Amino acid sequence: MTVKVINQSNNPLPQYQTVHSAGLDLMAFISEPITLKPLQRALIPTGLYIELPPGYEAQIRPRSGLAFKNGISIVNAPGTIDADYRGEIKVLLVNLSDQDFTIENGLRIAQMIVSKYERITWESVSELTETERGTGGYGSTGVK
Ligand SMILES: O=c1ccn([C@H]2C[C@H](O)[C@@H](COP(=O)(O)OP(=O)(O)OP(=O)(O)O)O2)c(=O)[nH]1
Ligand SMILES: [Mg+2]
Repeated sequence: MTVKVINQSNNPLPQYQTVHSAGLDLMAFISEPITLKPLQRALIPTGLYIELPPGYEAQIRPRSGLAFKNGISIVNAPGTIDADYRGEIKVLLVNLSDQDFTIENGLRIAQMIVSKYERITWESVSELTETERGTGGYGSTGVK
């Protein structure tokens, strides 16, 4: 599937890093480095504008390497890019470590996964079909 994209950044288009990678790595598009103090968050621009076909969304997810090594995550993970959104893709990073973290232009800050979604219509009813699970949840099946 091809997706229309406008790249207003000075970085290359996001790429899949291996043949079967699900995510395209998104790069920060910033004129000056941004330093996140512990627990600080910032909306980081990418310079990218996309046009997803109806029925598709894009999810903005953290990168595990940045998360493990530097405590960098995404506040609203996974972020949702709607098919009708025409604005710039931005990434809401947060520094969950106890040390400053500096983001430079071109740093791969997140990954974007394009997925199909369903839209529903409601059927209002007074009872739901019975199941073995019923209302059990939150550990109802035990730990081991
Ligand atoms: O990480 C994100 C999340 C969202 N968006 C853009 C694309 C998305 O289509 C739009 C709205 O996102 P969302 O629905 O999550 O935010 P909202 O707070 O509900 O805003 P709105 O009232 O505009 O829907 O913002 C991003 O660029 N990055
Ligand atoms: Mg919304």
